[in-house]
Amino acid sequence: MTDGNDQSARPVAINGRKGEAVIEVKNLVNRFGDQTVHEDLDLTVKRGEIIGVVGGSGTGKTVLMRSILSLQHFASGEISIFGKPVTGLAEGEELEVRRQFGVLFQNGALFSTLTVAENVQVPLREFFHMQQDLMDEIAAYKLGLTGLGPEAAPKYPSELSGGMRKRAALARALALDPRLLFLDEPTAGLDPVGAAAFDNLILDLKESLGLTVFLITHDLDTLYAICDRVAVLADKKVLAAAPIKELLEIDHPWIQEYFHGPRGRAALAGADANQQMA
Ligand SMILES: Nc1ncnc2c1ncn2[C@@H]1O[C@H](COP(=O)(O)OP(=O)(O)OP(=O)(O)O)[C@@H](O)[C@H]1O
Repeated sequence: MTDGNDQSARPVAINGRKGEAVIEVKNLVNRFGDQTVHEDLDLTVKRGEIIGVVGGSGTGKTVLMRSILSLQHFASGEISIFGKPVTGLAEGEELEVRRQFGVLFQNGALFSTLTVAENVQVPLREFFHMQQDLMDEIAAYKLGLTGLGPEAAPKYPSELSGGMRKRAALARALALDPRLLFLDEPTAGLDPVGAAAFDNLILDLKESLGLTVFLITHDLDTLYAICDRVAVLADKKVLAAAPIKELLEIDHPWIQEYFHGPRGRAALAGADANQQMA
């Protein structure tokens, strides 16, 4: 496996040393009946990075994320977050680990019968007993972080645009001040302008809050715009996890087709043009 960056010389980030492993997956095996999705899959996610996770449809990106989040039983292997195994923890320890990550599920997954503010408060209610006015203040602050104003708070998800719903879901993912953010196809369904704005928001939040981000995406523009490294799932494994420019050199049919096909070339040209303008 290619692991293309030595971050040891980089500055120390909030909450620890940049480059230190935050997620470690070793020899992961996932099976559904006689279908093997992952076979001895390894992946390390380093503190302070945005790692993009790509792969063809059905290669197991979401199953990998769900395994890391302990939302899914895996057949064998080891997964640790912040140095703690995700399985076999005592209840208190498990809650402590869970408090440190936020998740934006595919399609946002907001509760349709709750207002936006109530959605953001769901994780707060789960972990704390707080006065309602304090929860309202926190919800307003988190919504503000994602670019939503106070007028969004009392609305129901059905009253928001797709882009606003994503922002509200992101605000909920940030509710507990996580150190680690999981995003499953955050820009899916957004128009290109909305998708680029969402990419910038993720990058800004990562930098201002010192987040580590695990990002599943099919969006090549997102990979070029914000990812420090990209992990490619193919052949039931992480074939490579490296900065995108290094991946371009790898001689594997899926990588070649994905990055060097028409969309891949267009995304690269767009990224180069953005760099020249910057
Ligand atoms: N609960 C389940 N029961 C049976 N099979 C499952 C289950 N969850 C996932 N799978 C199978 O595991 C494989 C990987 O699914 P997964 O959703 O992780 O793919 P993905 O890479 O995220 O795909 P996409 O890019 O299309 O979202 C698929 O073949 C899927 O059908």
